[in-house]
Amino acid sequence: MAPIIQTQAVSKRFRQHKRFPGISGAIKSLFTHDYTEVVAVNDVSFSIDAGEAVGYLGPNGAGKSTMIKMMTGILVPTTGSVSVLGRTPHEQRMTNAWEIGVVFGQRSQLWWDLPVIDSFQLHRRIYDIAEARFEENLKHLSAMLGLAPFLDRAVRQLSLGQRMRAEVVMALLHDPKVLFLDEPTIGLDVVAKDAVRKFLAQVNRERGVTIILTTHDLQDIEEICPRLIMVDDGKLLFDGELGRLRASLGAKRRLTLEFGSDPGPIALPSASLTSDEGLRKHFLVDNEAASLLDLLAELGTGHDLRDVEIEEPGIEEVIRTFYQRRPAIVSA
Ligand SMILES: Nc1ncnc2c1ncn2[C@@H]1O[C@H](COP(=O)(O)OP(=O)(O)OP(=O)(O)O)[C@@H](O)[C@H]1O
Repeated sequence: MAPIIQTQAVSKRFRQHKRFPGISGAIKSLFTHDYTEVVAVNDVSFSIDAGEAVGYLGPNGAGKSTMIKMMTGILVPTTGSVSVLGRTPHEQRMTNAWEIGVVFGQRSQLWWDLPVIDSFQLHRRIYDIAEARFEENLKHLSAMLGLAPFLDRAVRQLSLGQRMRAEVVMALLHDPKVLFLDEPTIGLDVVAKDAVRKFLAQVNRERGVTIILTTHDLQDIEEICPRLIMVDDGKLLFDGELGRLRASLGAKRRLTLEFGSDPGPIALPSASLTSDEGLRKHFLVDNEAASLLDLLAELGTGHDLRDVEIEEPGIEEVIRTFYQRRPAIVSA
């Protein structure tokens, strides 16, 4: 299968006008033409197949939005090439727009003073969506995200959570093959985040829409995107599944054993004790391959074991460890 999105050795450099501090500096800035160069994206290559859901992760200023803007045709790469659905996005921006959907968490695409439904109708005309298709999509997508109570309200009167739900629905009304989302859950409360995440995962699964999203909320990734692309300083540092990242970092699982009566000190050859609360003992499992059954076999019989819990390291911990170890990983 040919990839639906391909970037090859893409770099984007911005020239920033040099500013000098203070009032005299502000005046000086007006008359000087000194520039500094920022490398926002640095030699990034990846490809994405139809139907994938990919999380594009990185700290502030890592170059995530710049890459999304190049894939949607808003920005032109300085060097390298971007291909989306077989086209160069910035050269065929209009044609590209027919087949992609875009949601920017920080910028609304809805008409501020109009009722939500009027923005949707305008979208229908701009994208020339057949009436029956539009009605079907509107009914189905609105029901999935519970838009009915505020479809007739002006966008400026909506809460952030309601507006974001409307933004996401609008981006899908023309049946795009690819949906780009730049921080779609930013500022939302837990209930709204949950609704948007479930919706995106369902749209990816049931409609086969390819999803590329940037976020700082790692739960978005956990619930929507099996694949991660991680960047920093514009460079690609990791591309693969969370499980692979977890394994490559040697991230350990946590094992908790709960006893009916204190068994005294316990040693498990493939796990190290991290805390002993008498009835509850916590271990870190050293061996990635050790199964729960192996661990319990090591424990042996004769203990009043009541409960066993084994926990994979959370995504927050995995990503934090990755960035903390970043110099070692990059030079490896
Ligand atoms: N239009 C622009 N002109 C000059 N510099 C820019 C421009 N857009 C982005 N940059 C710079 O490029 C770098 C990458 O910015 P970008 O917005 O892509 O980062 P990001 O990973 O999306 O960050 P955040 O998580 O904070 O949104 C930053 O140093 C930023 O200051």
